[in-house]
Amino acid sequence: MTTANGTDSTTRTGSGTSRDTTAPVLAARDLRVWYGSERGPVAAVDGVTFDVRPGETLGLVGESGCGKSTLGRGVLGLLPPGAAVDGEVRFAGKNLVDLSARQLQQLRGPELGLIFQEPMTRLNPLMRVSEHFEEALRTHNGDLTKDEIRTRALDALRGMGIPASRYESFPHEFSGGMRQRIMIALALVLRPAFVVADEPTTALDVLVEAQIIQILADLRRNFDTALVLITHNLGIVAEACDRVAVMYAGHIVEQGDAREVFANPQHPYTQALMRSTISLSTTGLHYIPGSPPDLAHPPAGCRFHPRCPKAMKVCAQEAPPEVLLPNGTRNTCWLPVPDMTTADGRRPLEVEEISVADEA
Ligand SMILES: Nc1ncnc2c1ncn2[C@@H]1O[C@H](COP(=O)(O)OP(=O)(O)OP(=O)(O)O)[C@@H](O)[C@H]1O
Repeated sequence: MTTANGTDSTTRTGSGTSRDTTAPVLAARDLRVWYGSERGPVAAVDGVTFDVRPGETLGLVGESGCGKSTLGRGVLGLLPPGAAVDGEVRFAGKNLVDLSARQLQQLRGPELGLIFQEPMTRLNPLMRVSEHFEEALRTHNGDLTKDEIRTRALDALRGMGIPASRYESFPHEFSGGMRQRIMIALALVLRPAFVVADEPTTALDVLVEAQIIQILADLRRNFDTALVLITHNLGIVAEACDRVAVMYAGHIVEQGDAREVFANPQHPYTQALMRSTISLSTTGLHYIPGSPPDLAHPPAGCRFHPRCPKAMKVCAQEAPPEVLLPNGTRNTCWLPVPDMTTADGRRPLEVEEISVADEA
């Protein structure tokens, strides 16, 4: 029997090398995040479990509102006031969920990084690029001289293709793509072991997007940085991620090796998401009928069942088990697939015999 708590070591990476024996940099277990609202608590992340290993990029995908940003911010302890968090986020021997705001602040920068979508809202328009780096480096390395700061900052900027001659410029003097690269350099100058990049290329044109994706790939090659890449763009995941986690309504419904999941998506939601992506071979536009549920009042059973073309009675009644495939993909679905075993040792076909009825 295989456990479903993410502790198995069968993950194969996109680079073709096995990182099975490498301990995760960050391990989330049953992570939950709620927001208070007039309609009641909104369970934006509702019991999520995943690992990220050194040098690994995990793509986090799903429709708008399914909880991707909340998950990214939740693991870094960067949630807005009024949000509540529960579960475990293991990093460097600590559970980040238990740390105080001050302890988390000390880890952010040198250990944990965040790359935002909108660089202009994060860069201070009144501060030169040099001042941004001085502030970032001084906060965590108080004893660095101005020359040392300059050397490290210019190294980081050079890595992002920003020439040293622009070190004293102000943010508005750069293009959007350059600003985003400055943001990335700022997030990475302290060489954090784990970074969340939340839609880092959404506001950029495709050429700049390709550049940023290349930079992120270099990053993991050169520094073994572990990255969670949040994106709407499945093409980016296919190109840049080792593993992928598909979120729906606060749950991860499928996760596994990116190439395996793309080649053979298991969960009906993953299948629908992939069909709705436009590619050169697209012959017709597909969309997923209906819309994601209100997370203050999610449906019983599988949250995708009201939109699922393959829904069975059991799907509306009971939350599905997580099933582990031989290739390491984890699929949280009642659909029977040969050779799979549920987390509690049942075979889905047995489950079907006792509880599956006609199509809902
Ligand atoms: N500050 C907040 N207060 C209350 N509810 C919130 C807050 N932020 C997000 N939510 C709700 O939490 C759910 C998840 O939102 P989140 O932004 O994490 O999703 P997402 O998948 O990142 O969406 P997008 O791709 O549009 O950014 C949504 O229902 C959203 O309305």
